[in-house]
Amino acid sequence: MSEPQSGTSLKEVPVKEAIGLRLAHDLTQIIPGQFKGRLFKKGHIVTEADIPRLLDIGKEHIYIMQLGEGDLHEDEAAMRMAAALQGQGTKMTDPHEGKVAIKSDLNVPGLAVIDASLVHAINHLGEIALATLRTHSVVMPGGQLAATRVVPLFVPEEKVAAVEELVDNYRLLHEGRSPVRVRPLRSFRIGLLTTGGEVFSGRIQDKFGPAVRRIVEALGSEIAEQRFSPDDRQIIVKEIHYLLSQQYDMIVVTGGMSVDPDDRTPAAIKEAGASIVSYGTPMLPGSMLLIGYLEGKPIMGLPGCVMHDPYTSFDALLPRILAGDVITREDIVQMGYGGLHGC
Ligand SMILES: Nc1nc2c(c(=O)[nH]1)N[C@H]1C(S)=C(S)[C@@H](COP(=O)(O)OP(=O)(O)OC[C@H]3O[C@@H](n4cnc5c(N)ncnc54)[C@H](O)[C@@H]3O)O[C@H]1N2
Ligand code: MOO
Repeated sequence: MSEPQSGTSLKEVPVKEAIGLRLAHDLTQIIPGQFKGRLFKKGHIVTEADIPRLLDIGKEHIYIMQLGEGDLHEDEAAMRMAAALQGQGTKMTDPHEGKVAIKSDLNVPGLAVIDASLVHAINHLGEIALATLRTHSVVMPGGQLAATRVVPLFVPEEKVAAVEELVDNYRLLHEGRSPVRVRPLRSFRIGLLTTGGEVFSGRIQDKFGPAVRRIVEALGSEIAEQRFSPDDRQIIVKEIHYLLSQQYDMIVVTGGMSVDPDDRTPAAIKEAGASIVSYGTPMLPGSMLLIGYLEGKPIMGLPGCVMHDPYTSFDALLPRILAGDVITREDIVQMGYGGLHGC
């Protein structure tokens, strides 16, 4: 069988007659719950012992491929696309089953910054799979943020050239930056103020401090100091000013963020002098979160759900702040769409 336009020829050979022949691509085995991966590598020379294993994975024939001029093998196409997309903080892997991964090259956690419209434009070309994380996802060191693959076993070289052109044009308009990159998270020393009369008096044990510490430390930052206050606006203001005087990179206040008369935190943050970007975030859980800036430092009011739920508006915003973004009202507005995570 051959492909007349491209000049690439693919010959099907029954596996039983394939001893001594070279495999044209990686071959995959999947055993649900146990294994998924490459059983044979591209270029492997088939031996007699391989025959039952090939039959076990449903291969009664293999391809012998003669690549025509102007065509690219799936591995080479995936590599060229990944190479074109290399950007700040990324590295690429070798091809595996026709796929090349783009991973974080940083030794600290990072923020994935991915241009959705360019990803859509590339996937519009057809026969191409560029899969990425959502922009602003956290990527741990060595973690994957994108992967490239073409769908057929070989594609015309122009297909990959079209991807390269889209990326080149993007770079021209964006100071050379790739549409797929990772920005490092800085390590912040954070001042934490826990409000709540029931905690201050010792009536119940603080559960907020450990929860915030876990989230912050997972991103490579630390709680430098934790203070406690009753539900008293003046005391909360005083404590915020104390934390500000300690030159911490950010201030976080917990509790007292909702609608009860004892919920003093939003008013106290305002009275402390912060300019409020938003009190309220259209995301659930975390709708009562406040974000503002006090003398240029981010200050956040965290509602009770941060202590309880696995993913809240705090988890969504903190990585951006650590990456150096200044959060705007527009950023907050955009959190509502896709922002329902339970509650
Ligand atoms: N009628 C309404 N009810 C609620 C609303 C609302 O808009 N209308 N908002 C809900 C949302 S969203 C959240 S989140 C919660 C909690 O909001 P707060 O941040 O005001 O939380 P508190 O009232 O201070 O406390 C709630 C709960 O959590 C316990 N807590 C608080 N801090 C600590 C701590 N450091 N350690 C351990 N436990 C703590 C506190 O004792 C209460 O049990 O409100 C919803 N309801
Ligand atoms: O702030 Mo609550 O913050 O949505 O459960």
